[in-house]
Amino acid sequence: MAAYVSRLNHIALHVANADRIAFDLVAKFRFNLFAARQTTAWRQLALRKGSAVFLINERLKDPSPDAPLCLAADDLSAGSDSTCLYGAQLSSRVDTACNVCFEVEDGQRAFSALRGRGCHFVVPPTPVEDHEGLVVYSVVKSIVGNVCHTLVDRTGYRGEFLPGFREMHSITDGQRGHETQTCSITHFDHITYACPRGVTSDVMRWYQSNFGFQRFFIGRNEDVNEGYVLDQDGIGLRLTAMEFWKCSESGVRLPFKNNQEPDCKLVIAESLSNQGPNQVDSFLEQHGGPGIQHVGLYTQDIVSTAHTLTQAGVEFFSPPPAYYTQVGKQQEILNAGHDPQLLSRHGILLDTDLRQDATDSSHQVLPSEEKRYLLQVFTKPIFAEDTFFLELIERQGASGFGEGNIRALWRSVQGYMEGNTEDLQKQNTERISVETSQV
Ligand SMILES: O=C(O)C(=O)Cc1ccc(O)cc1
Repeated sequence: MAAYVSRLNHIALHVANADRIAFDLVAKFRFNLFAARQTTAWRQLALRKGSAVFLINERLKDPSPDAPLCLAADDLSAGSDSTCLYGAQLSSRVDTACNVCFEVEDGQRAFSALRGRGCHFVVPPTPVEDHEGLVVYSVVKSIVGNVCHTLVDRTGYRGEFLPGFREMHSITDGQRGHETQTCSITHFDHITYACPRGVTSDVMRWYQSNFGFQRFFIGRNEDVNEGYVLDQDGIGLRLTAMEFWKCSESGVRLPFKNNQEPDCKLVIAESLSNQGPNQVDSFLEQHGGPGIQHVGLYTQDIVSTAHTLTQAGVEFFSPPPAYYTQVGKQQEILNAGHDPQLLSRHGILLDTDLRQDATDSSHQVLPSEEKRYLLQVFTKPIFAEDTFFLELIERQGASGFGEGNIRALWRSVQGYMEGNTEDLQKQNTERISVETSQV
């Protein structure tokens, strides 16, 4: 039986300089530092925006060779000094996003179920407690590169984050009234893996059978086995997606309800060989293997969020200049209630969801005449290497990933990779102002 996860708790990053990444997430992306842990061996910082939480881990010194890999019974209260709490003691030569931590209802049961299915645990069920209560966590290795999943049972914990962390008095989203309007990031929308050729079906099977994830069809013409294939005009990409559901441990499936717990998708991106070098291969090379390529941050207002983040110094990719001037695009943008010039200023892409069976985020079938739009923009990589980046995404009824956007997102990153440094945004804006005056 699968170990059903009840929600996403956090995404962990292992980096060489935690303060630098934390500074960027706070100063540029408007996250709040709300919990921290410091030992002689580890610096761990937890940052939150809405329900999206990043845990940044920095190893300060190598643990002594005889330090235990996981906690011994007498280390329970705060974790031993040499332990990276809620993570594996992995070492990576580059900064990496490498752990997706899920909450489970019964830590011991999840461990037994997964071990029974042959999963490899790098940390067995381990209790940690402080004055707010007790959690039990374990860490299972996925079959995707360095990606692990911490499974945390925090049903016996009252604190804000996890035991062993000192809570910080940060400004909450609620207190930042104005900021919530100008930077309305609410949750993780999706996590995208970059994978080598030929592994997608194994990865899908692993998540479906071990965690009960459900297949999510990205496009209308998507083949069950092939996934969503874009294999022409210089794009060689196979995308396959899954969504995870709020499930009871008994296996009864309960879809997240709108306004309660939004769902999060897992996207597997595999490059296809015949279209030349590309961003997935470049990730694999620079990262040293498969892993988390990007994370989509959901925003209720992508234009104001992109504007706020740009002012704070975040750099976004721009699509090729022709994107905003292609036939029908401006009308499509206007129909969706947006200003083509504003979208082009920030490199924001807009797609209309044409799937006949499109559903909204509460999984209700939408009336066919209702238009569904998807808006997206990618940031430049947030680490020193061209690896991990973030994405802003706003869904106006659309639940998938629009083909037009995927093509444009792909090309915007390709242009950057190929050293295309000309100021595309400026060109776009100039073209658009001419065009809009003619609409
Ligand atoms: O649209 C998204 O956010 C995706 O996740 C699809 C995707 C995946 C990988 C790429 O290099 C480009 C686009």
